[in-house]
Amino acid sequence: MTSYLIRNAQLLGGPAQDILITDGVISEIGTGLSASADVDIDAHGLIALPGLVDLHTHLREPGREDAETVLTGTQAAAKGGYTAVHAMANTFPVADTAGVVEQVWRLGQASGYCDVQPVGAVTVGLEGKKLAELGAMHDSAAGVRVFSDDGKCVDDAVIMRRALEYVKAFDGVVAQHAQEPRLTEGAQMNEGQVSGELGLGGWPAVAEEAIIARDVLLAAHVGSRLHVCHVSTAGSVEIIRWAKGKGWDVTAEVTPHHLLLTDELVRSYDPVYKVNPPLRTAEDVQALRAALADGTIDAVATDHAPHPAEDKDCEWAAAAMGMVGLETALSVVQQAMVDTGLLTWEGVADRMSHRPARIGRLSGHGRPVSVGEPANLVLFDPAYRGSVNPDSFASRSRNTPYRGLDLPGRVHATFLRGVPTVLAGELVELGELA
Ligand SMILES: NC(=O)N[C@@H](CC(=O)O)C(=O)O
Repeated sequence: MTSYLIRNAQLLGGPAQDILITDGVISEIGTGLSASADVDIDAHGLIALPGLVDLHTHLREPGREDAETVLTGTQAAAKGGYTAVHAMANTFPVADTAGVVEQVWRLGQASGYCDVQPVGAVTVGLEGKKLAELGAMHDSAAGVRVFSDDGKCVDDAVIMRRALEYVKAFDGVVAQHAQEPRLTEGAQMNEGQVSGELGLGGWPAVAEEAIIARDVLLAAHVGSRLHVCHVSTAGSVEIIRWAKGKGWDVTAEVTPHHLLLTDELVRSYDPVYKVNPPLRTAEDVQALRAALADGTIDAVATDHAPHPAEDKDCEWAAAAMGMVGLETALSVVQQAMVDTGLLTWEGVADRMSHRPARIGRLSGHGRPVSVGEPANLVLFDPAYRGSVNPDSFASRSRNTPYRGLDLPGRVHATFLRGVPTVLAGELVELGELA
């Protein structure tokens, strides 16, 4: 294997040091290392972070390869600094059997850009009626530990209770898309002042909060692990804070877009801002930032939701919900959390690598950048300034709300078990390294 000597990288909580990677492992860290390597990388001014872990990625394969494939999605992940992503189950067919999760897992292995950990559906066909084969998916080669009907809420309390009970047997977790369906029929955006003015159907905060309140009580009742997907309201934060205060095993994620954008953007009627859960108010954004900073919200998860142009370039009501996020996540977090003084880079490593890996029980990821660990790491340039150009994305889809916007920072390099997937900001053709 090619060896790499990364010179003068800024390590978390310490001075700039050299990092030697041999045989896929961090073999030495120190100042002015005398070791020689096949390739030297000048990392002056770059921060060395552990490879990022995403708990919530839509890779769209099988079934919607026009939007994304496992290959293009993992390339986008690598460009964003990720070394592992959890692939959501709302594919066609749905990932509700051992066969489908194994297929996605194998496609991930073949890509080589980023580890793919499939998420299994909670219910057959995401229909909320009958539990899927949770045990078979866990026992498969994919080793599924996170289960979610994301895109849809497991709204039946008995099914949710059974799922929580079932996954306890193998330390799994149910990741809930908290959306009370009856309260959100016909919803087009956040319910509030702006939806009233625009005359668009509202998605009230209580539709999220009511499900989270029910689910934390259910999880406590059966003594199981609950994870709350894409928390978007100040009220949800309060409920999660209360549940954690009780000592219950509840974790939560927030998306980069909910940390930065508000429903005021919907005034443009540009469907690039249409997403589920919807963009909320500035007060919600402040509460989400504070909750991520104090650890009430455990993780940043992208909810990378690629859609082809024909599903987004249409009138608001007809457009699909979702935005791509893998390639801009770290920059958005720098802007919303680091440049505002709310989170240190150590905090970013915790919320974007350590904690998501722990929630997903992923081994080999979310480890510190230290000697003896697998070389899963990202070199990030926080001083870089440039505008977002979706034409340079590795993702097959371009539905980003940041087009043309100046965002800070850039991923300079990503390593997956010692293999560079990104160098000098560009995707590496993995075949070339062989
Ligand atoms: N987050 C989104 O807006 N979209 C998701 C599914 C969903 O959560 O609705 C998608 O798969 O496109």
